[in-house]
Amino acid sequence: MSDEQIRLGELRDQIDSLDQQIMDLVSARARCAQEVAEVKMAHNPGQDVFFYRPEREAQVLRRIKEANPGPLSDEEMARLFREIMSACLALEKPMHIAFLGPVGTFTQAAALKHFGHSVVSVPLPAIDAVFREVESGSAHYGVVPVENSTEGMINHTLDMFMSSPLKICGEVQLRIHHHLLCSPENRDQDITRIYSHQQSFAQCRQWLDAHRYGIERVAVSSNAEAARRAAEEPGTAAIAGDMAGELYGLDVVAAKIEDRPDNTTRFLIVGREEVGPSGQDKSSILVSMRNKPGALYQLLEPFHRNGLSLTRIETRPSPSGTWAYVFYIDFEGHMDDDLISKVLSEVEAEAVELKRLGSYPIGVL
Ligand SMILES: O=C(O)C(=O)C[C@]1(C(=O)O)C=C[C@@H](O)C=C1
Repeated sequence: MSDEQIRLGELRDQIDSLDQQIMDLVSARARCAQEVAEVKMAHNPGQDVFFYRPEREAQVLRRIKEANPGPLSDEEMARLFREIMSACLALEKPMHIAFLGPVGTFTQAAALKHFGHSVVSVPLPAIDAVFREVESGSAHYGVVPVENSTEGMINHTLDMFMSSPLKICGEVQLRIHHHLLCSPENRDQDITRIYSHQQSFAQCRQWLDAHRYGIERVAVSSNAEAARRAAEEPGTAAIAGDMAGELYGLDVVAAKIEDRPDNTTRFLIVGREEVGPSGQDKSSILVSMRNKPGALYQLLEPFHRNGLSLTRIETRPSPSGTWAYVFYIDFEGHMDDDLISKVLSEVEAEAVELKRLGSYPIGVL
């Protein structure tokens, strides 16, 4: 045996023994999670038991990132524990997660990033269908896109909160990489048409103008649908992400063609219950003010006076009348906090309506 073979043999024995220890520990953890489920059921007889605890998951993942000794990166270590927790939760209760489909969209990638791969992910054709599925109890949670760093807010999602009773239970951000993809059979052909979602065309506009100027761009309902068409139609290509490309067996002609390297989409997790404080939280509200001078100042002043940090404010037309507006506001902190509750009461006193959409952990992954 060569020196290399001897040394590799020793190291692989070590790895085998460590794998056994990891497996024993993961199994012990899974048994703990099973007991947690029994406690939750015993203390909530005859009620809807909420097995998924977003605030606890955020605390676990944050602690893992802080305690990580390396050499794996904090993100990599958190991803591994994300999957362990996902498997533990599935033992407690298999979670059904509705997402804006079809299969292969970035929203599915976001759902799996947030919940791990042990959930059942259910594709739905539209944002309102995702809300309905969760409202009716057919899915435990839903995942919908809410904003993109290049293209701005996804208004349809914001508007859903005006009428839906659902709460925001979490957020997850996903770096969006778009590729120009085509089927292996199409590779040597002239491409005369490119399919994509209109948002993705917008995120790759400069690249397309510089590299594929004059080629017909056809907007379809999703990137996954674009990939499906490119797989079937000769002479076509798609702009889509890795998941859709892999699903339809497409080759990458040009990778990462988004105009901004930090192109990121933020997604919301919606559910039927409120989430407790995790220690690093965000809250969202919808407010409509009377249409009078100084209304916006009156709305924002209590936040400023009490040192609360707003992370987003968006204006949407109100469904209740022409030229009336609703403000969608995100701020740091949890609504259970006394100071936040005082600020919201002050705003509420001046508002036509204030709707609390929920407090939830700031995205960890
Ligand atoms: O702590 C709990 O409530 C658990 O159910 C355990 C656990 C975990 O595996 O750590 C699993 C699922 C929950 O979403 C949060 C955490």
